[in-house]
Amino acid sequence: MLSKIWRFSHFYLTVSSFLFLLLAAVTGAFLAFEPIQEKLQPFHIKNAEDVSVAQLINTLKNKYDEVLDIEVDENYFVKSNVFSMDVVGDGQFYINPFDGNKIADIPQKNAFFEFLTNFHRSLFLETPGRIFVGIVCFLLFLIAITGLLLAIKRQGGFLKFCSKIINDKSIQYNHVALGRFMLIPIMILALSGTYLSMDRFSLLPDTKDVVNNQKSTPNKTISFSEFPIFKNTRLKDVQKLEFPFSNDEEDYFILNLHDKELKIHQKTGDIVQATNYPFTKILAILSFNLHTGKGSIIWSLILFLSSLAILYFMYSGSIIAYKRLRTKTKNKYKADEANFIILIGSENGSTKILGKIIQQALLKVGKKVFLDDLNNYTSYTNIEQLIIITSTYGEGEPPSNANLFLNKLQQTKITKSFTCHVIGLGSFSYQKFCEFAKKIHSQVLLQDNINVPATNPLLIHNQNYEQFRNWILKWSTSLDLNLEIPKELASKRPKETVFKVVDKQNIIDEYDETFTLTLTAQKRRKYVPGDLLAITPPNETSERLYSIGKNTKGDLLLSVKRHSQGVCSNYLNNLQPSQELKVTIKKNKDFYLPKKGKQFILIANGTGIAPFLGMIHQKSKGSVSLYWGTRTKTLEDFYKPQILQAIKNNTLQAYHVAFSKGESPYKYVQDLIIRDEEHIAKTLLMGGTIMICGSIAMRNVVFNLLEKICTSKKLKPLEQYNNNKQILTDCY
Ligand SMILES: Cc1cc2nc3c(=O)[nH]c(=O)nc-3n(C[C@H](O)[C@H](O)[C@H](O)COP(=O)(O)O)c2cc1C
Repeated sequence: MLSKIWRFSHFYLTVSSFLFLLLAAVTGAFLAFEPIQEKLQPFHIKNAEDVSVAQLINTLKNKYDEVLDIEVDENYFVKSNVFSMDVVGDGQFYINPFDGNKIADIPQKNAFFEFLTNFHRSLFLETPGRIFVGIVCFLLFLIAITGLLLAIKRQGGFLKFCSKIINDKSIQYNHVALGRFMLIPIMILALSGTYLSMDRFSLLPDTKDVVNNQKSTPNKTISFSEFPIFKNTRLKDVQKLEFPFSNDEEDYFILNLHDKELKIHQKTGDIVQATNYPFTKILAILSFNLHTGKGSIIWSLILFLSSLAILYFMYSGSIIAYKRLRTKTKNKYKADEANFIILIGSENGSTKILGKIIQQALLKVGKKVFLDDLNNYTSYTNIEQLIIITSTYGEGEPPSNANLFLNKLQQTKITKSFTCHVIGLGSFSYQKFCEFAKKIHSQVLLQDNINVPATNPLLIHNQNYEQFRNWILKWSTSLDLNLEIPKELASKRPKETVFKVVDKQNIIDEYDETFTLTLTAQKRRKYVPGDLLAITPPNETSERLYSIGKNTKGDLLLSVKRHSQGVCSNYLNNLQPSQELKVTIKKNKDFYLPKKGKQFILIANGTGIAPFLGMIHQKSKGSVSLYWGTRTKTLEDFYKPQILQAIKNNTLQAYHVAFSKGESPYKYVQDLIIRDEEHIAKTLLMGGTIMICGSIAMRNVVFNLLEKICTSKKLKPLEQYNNNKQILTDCY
C-alpha cells in the first residue's frame, strides 16, 4: 500500500512539475559551468586566504591614499575599492593581497550566464516566477525522496539498498542504478534551492544575536595593523571589510565574517558590537554555495552531472510510466459474465501485456473474457478457465498488485468449479526463480473445485515470448479454439532477412541424422555467434529458434538434428544449395563471448556446438577451451576442420571431446569436466567465464557438477557466479 502511495506521488509530482524541471535542469546544467569559469580566472594568488587582515590593511594603506573596502569571494579572489592621487589608479579591482598591486579590473558578468541565471531563478516573471520556481524546487525534493523510498522498496529494504542491483537490461535498472548515485546530490540541490527561495521571501525566522561591548577608553590609540582582531583574522574568514567613512569615533570598521558582523573602534581596535548571524542566514550562505557550486570545481561538476541525471530520470521515468499506463486494464465483459478469467501479477507491466494478448485473442473468437489484477480475485459466477500470469519480486515475493492473492484464495468460497493454469515470469538471475508463481501453483493444487491439469507451472525466463506463445497455442488447441496470437511481441516487427543456402551436409549414422546448413545473407546483416535465428516453416505460425554459428568466411552456420516428425527440421533438411529462406535474427547479447576476461570455457553437447563454432574464431583476450560431447567420431570429423583451423590460428587453445557412442575414455562432456575440475575451479576463481550450450538435461548435470566443484574447492556458491554472469547458458 505504502509503495503505491510513493509511486503515485512520485508520478504526479513529476508530471506536475515536468516542464519547469526540464527547463531548470537544462539551464542548471549550463549554469554549473559558471563557477568553473570564474574559478579559472587568473585572479587567484596562491595562499591569499592565509594573509591576515592586518597585513593586507598595512600593504594597502602604504600604497593608496584611501581604502574604502576589501572583499573576499568564494574563490578567495580579493577585491578592493581604493582611492589614489597617484598613477597606481583608483576604483574597485582585483588585487594581490601580498603587495596590494592591481591584478585585473572586475569583469562584467558574462551576459549568457546572467540571462540563464535570471531565467533559472524567475523565468523572467519577477516575483510570481520566483515563487513558482521555489515551489517546483520543493517538488523536486519530494520527487527525490519518493524516488529514494521506491528504490529502497525495490531493493528489498533499507539494508539492501547498497547491495548489487541485478542488471536485467531494463530501463528500470538504469533508473534505479543511476538513482543510487545521483539522488543524494539532487536532494541537496533541491533542498538548497528551496531554502534560498524561502530566504528570499523572508519566510525564515531572523533572530539576530547582538552583543554590545563596553565603550573603549578614548586615549588608547593604536595603529590599524596592530588591532588584535585584524592580526588574528585571515582572509579566508572574511567576506567584507568596510573602512570608517570619517575620523569620527562613531564611525567604525565593519568586518563581515562568515558567521558574524563586527563593529570595530577605529582608534582602539576594540570590538564595539558583535552581531552573530542567525543560523538561518548561515544556512542561506551554505545553500547558495551548494546550489550554485560557487568556489568548488568538483561540486560544480557534480551539480552538472545531477542536472543531466534529472533529464535522464525524466526520460526513463516517462518510458516506465508509459509502459505502465499502456497496460491499464480495459474489459468488454464484466467479471461475472466471463467464462475466461485472466489474473495478472505485475510490477512493471510486462506481464500484463501477455495477459492482454490472450484477452484480445479470446475476444476475437467471441469468447467472454475478463482481465484483472491478482489482488482483485473473487468468486466468479460463470468461470470455466482461470489463467494466472505473475512475475516475482524481491526474494520470491509477489509483485505489488498480487500481495493479497494467496489470502484471498484461502478465504474465497468457490461456487463453481473451474480449471486453472499458472504461468510464472522471472529471471534465472534471481535466486528464487519464479518463486511466487510456484507458491500460487502449490496453493491452487490444494483447493477443492479447482482443477489444475499441470503438475508444474509454466515458468518463463526473461519474458521469453516464444515459450509463452507456444504454451497458449497448445492450451487453446486443447480447448478446440483457434487463437490468433501475434508472432512477435514488439510492435516493431524485426526485419526479415533473406538467406541463400550455399552448402548442406548430412551426417547420418546408425543413431540419427544431423545436418549443417551454410547460409549467406542476400543483404549485409550483422550477426554475432550466440545470436539466434528465428525460422517459421511455410504454413506454420510458430517460429523455432536456432543458435547461430559463423564460419571463417563469415557465413552463417546452422547445425540441426533432424527429427522424423519435426516440421522445421524437415523443412530445413529439404532445402538445397542456392534455395532461399526468410528468417529473422534475434540478438542474444546474454550469450556473447565476453570481451573482457582471461579464461573462457565453452561446454556443449550435440548441436549445441553451433554458436561455439563461431566463437572459437573470435579474437578474445584470453585462453579459450572447448569441451564437446558428441555421439561418434564421424560427427566430430564433420566439424573438425573448423576446430583445427581455430587451433592453428591460436584463437582456440584447448579442445576436448567425448563420444557417447564411439571409442573414447570419456563418454559425456560431464566426464571431461570431472577430469578437468581443477581448470574449471581456477577459471571461476580468476573471474573467467563458463558458457554452456546444448540440451537442458546436459545443463542440469553440468550445473550439479559445478556446484560440487564450488563446494569442494571452497569457492563462492554457484549462484554468485551465475549472478555476476560468469556462467552463461543457452540451452533448449
Ligand atoms: C527488483 C527485481 C526483483 C526481482 N526478483 C525476482 C525474483 O526473485 N525471482 C524471479 O524469478 N524474478 C525476479 N525478477 C524478475 C521479474 O520477475 C521479471 O523481470 C518479470 O518479467 C517482470 O515482470 P513485470 O514487468 O510484469 O513486473 C525481479 C526483477 C526485479 C526488477
